[in-house]
Amino acid sequence: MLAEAGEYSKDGNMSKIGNETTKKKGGKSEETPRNIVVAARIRPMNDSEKASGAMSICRADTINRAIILKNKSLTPFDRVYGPTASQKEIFDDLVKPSVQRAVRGYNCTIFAYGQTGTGKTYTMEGGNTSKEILSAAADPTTGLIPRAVEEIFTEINNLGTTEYTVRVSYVELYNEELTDLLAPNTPYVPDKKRLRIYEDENHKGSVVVQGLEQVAVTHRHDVFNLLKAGTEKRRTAATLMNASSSRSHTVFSVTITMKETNEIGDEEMLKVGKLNLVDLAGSESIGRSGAVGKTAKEAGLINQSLLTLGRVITALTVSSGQHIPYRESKLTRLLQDALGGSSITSLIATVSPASCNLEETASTLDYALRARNIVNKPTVNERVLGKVVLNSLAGEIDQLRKDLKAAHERNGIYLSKETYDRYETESQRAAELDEVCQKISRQLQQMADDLTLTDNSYFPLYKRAVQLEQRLQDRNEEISQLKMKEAEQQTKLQAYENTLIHVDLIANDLKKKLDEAVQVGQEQQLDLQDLKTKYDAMWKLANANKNAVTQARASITDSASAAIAALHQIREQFTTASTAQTQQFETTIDLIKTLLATQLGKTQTATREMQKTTEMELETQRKEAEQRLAEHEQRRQDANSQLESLRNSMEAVLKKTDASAQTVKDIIGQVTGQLEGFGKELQAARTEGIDVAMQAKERAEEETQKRLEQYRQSMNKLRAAAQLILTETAVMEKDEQEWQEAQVLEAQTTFEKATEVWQRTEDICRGHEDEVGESLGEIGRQTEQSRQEWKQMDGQAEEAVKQVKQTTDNIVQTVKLQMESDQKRSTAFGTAMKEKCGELEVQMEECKQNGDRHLEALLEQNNQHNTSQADNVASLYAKSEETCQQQTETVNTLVDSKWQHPTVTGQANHILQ
Ligand SMILES: Nc1ncnc2c1ncn2[C@@H]1O[C@H](COP(=O)(O)OP(=O)(O)OP(=O)(O)O)[C@@H](O)[C@H]1O
Repeated sequence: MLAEAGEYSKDGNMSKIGNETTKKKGGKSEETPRNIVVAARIRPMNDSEKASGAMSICRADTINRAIILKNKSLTPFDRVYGPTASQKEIFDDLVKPSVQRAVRGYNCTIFAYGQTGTGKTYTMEGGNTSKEILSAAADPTTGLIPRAVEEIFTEINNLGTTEYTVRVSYVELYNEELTDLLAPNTPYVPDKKRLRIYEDENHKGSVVVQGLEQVAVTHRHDVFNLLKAGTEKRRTAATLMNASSSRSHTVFSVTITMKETNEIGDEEMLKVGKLNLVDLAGSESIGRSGAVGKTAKEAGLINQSLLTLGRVITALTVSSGQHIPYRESKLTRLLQDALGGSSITSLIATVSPASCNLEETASTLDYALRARNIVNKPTVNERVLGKVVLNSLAGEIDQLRKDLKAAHERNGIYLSKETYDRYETESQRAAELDEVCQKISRQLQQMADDLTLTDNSYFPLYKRAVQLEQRLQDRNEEISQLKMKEAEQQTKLQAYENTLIHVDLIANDLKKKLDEAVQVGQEQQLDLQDLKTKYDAMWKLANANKNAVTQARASITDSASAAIAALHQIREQFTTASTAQTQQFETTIDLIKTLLATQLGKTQTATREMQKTTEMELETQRKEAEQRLAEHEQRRQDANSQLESLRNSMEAVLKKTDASAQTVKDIIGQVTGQLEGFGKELQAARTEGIDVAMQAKERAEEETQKRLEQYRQSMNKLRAAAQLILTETAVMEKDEQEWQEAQVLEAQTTFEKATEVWQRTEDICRGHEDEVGESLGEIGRQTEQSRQEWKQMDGQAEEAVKQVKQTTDNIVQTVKLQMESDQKRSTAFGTAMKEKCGELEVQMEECKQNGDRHLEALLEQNNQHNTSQADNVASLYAKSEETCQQQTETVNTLVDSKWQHPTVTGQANHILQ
C-alpha cells in the first residue's frame, strides 16, 4: 500500500486517492484531480546572518501547518518544517509516497524553490561535500535524490520484479540553454543543437529532451557518482549573496521501466514511471543579489524564467480555459507535465529565518501558496504491450538495415525508396512548417522585442518599487524596534521603580527596626531605672538595718557599760561602805576602848553602875550595831534590789537586744525575701529574655550607665546615619527618577524628532532619493545615539540600584552587629549582675551570721559579767557578813573577857583609869 502522505485536498485536509483511482481500457489508470502538494522548509540561521546581528523572525507552526513570519501567519501549507527538521523526516513524509508511485508507473515531480542559499541544493542533493559515499543511515544530511534512488531499488525489490531498468538523466538549464550534465567526457558547453525539447508522443502533455544521456544505474553509489560528476559541471556564478550560488535550474530524472504480465498472464506489458527532482535557481531579485554585468543578465534570465513559471502558475490557478504560457521559457516547457498535467507534483519552498531576508522569504512563501492552487490529474503511464514494442523495434531495425544496404550499394546519399519518399513528404511538410515557424518566429521576435521594451521600462520601475518597499519595510522595522526598545525601557524603568519601592520598603523596615531597637533600649533604660530605684530602696533599707544593728550594738554596749559602771559603783559603794564600816568599827572600838578606859577609871566605885552603864552602852552599841547590821541588811537588800533591777534592766536590755536582733533578723529576712523576690524577678526577667534587667550593682550600674550612654550615642549616630542615608537615598531616588524621567523625555523627544525627521524624510523621499539616504543616516545615527544613551542609562540605573543595595546591606550589617554586640554585652552584664547578687547574698549571710555571733558573744559577755558581778556581790556580802560576825564575836569576846580575863580587866581598868 502506498504511503498516504502528500495526498491533500485543496483546503489542506488529507484525502486518500487510492480508492478513487479508476482504470481505463488498455490498462491506463486515472485518478481524481489533486492539488500540488506544497511544503515550506526553514533552514537554521547561518554564521554570516548571526554575525550581521540578524534576528530569527520565521518559525514553523506544525499544528496549524503555517509559517509564522514576524507576527503574520502564512497558511495553509501541506507540510511545514522548522530548522531542526531532518532530511529523513522530509523524505519519509513528502517524497517517499511520490517515489512509490513513480515505481508504479506515475510521473512524479519534486521542486525545490527558494532564495539563494536557503537550502535547495542541500535538500535535493544533501550536505555531504566529501568524496566519500555514505549511506543515508550513516549520513543524516543525505539529500532527497540519493534517498529517492535508494527507495526506488528497495521498492522494486519489495515488488519482486526481476526485469526492470532504472535510468537517470541530469540536465541543466542555464540562460535558456540546456546542457546534459551526464554526457561523457564533454566539457561544459551549452549544447544548443544536440539537445532539443519535443512533445512526447506516448505521453501527451509531457516532453522529452532529444539526445539526452539516459544512464542505466543499478546501485545508489552509481547515482552518487553521477550526481558528483554532474555537479562539477554546473555553472555557478559568484554573487554577493552566496559564493557558490547556483544560477541555473537542474532537473534530475529517474525513469523506471518494469516488465509485467497482463491479468490473464498471456501478454507482457512494460510499465514506465518517472521521478523528476528539480533544483530551481535562486529566486532573489537582481538588486538584492548585487549581481552586475553578465551576472545581472544571468539573474535577469533566471528571473525571467521564474517569472514565466509564476505566470504559468497564475494562469493555471486564476481561471480555466486560459492560455497557459508553457512555451515562453524552457523551464516551463520542461516542467509542463508537472504543472497542471498528469504528474504528481510536490513543491518544497526553502526559506531563511533571518530578518535580513524577510522580503525574499515572504515572496517565496507567497509564491508557494499560489502554486498550491494548481490542480493536476495524475495518470499512470499507458502500459505498452511487449509485442508492440518488439514489432516497432523490429520494423525500425528492418528499416535501418535497408538504409545500410542502400548505403553499401551506392555513393552519395543512399536511402531506400520508402525512406526517400517519406523524407520527401516530410521535407515538403518541413518546408511548409518552416515557413509557418519563421512567421511565428518573426511574430515571436516582435513579441519578444515588445516584451524586452516593456521589461526595460518596467524593470527600473519594479526595481524602484522594490527599493522603496524595502526602505519602507526597513523604516517600519526601525520604528517597531524603537517602539520595542521604548517598551523595554519602560519595562526597565518600571522594574527600577519597583526596585526603588522595594529598597524604600527595606529602608522603612530598617527604620522601624531601629525605632523598635530604640524603644527596646528605652524600655531597658526604664527597667534599669526601676531596678535602680528598687536597689536604692534596698540599699537604704540595708543602711537602715546596718544603722539599727549599729545602734542596737551601741545600745547593748552602752547598756553593758552602764551595767558594768553600775556594778563598779556598787562595788565601790560596797568597798567604801565596808571601809567606812571597818573604820567606824575601829573608831567605835577605839571609842569603846576609850570609854572602857574612861569607864574603867570611873567604875571603880560604881562597878555595877559602870557595869550597867557599860552594859547599857554595850547594849546601845549592840543595838546600834544591830541597827547598823539592819542597815547593812537593808543596804544589802537595796544592793540586791539594785542588782535585781540591774538584772531586770539587763534583761530588758537583753530583751531589747533580742528584739533588735529579731528586728535585724526580720530585716535580714525581709532583705532575704526581697533578694529572693529580686532573684525571682531576675529569673523571670532572664526567662523572658530581658537579660538587661540584671543591672543593679553600683559598678554594674555605672558600667551600664556608661554603656547605655555609649549605646544611646551609637544609636543616635546610627539613627542619624540611617536618617542621612534615607535622606540621601530619597534625594538620590528623586534625582535618579528625575534623571530617568529627563532621559525618558529626552529619548521620547529624540524619538519624536526621529519620527519627525522620518516623516520629513518620507516626504522628501518621494522626490529626492539622495536626501532620503542622508536622513536615513541621520535617523540611524540618532537611533544609535539614543540606543547608546539608553544603554548608558541602564548601566547607571543598575549602578545606582547596586549602590542603594550596598548601602542598605551595610546598614543591615551594622545594625545586626550592633544588636549582636548589645546582646552580648547584656548577657555579660546579666551574668556579672547575677554573680554580684550572689556575692551580695553571701555578704548579707555573712553579715547576718556575724551579727548573730556578735550578739551571742555580747550576751555571753553580759551573762559572764552578770554572773561575776553577782559572785562578787555575793562574796562581798559574805565577807561583810563574816566581818560583821567577827566584829560581833570580837565585841562579845571583849564584853565577856571584861568579866573573866584579868589582862583584859586590867587593860579595861587601865583604859578606864
Ligand atoms: N536545513 C539545513 N540544515 C543545515 N544546513 C543547511 C540547511 N539548508 C541549507 N544549509 C546550508 O546552507 C548553505 C546554502 O545551502 P544551499 O547551497 O543548499 O542553498 P541553495 O538554495 O541551493 O543556494 P543556490 O540557490 O545558490 O543554489 C549550505 O552550506 C548548506 O549546507
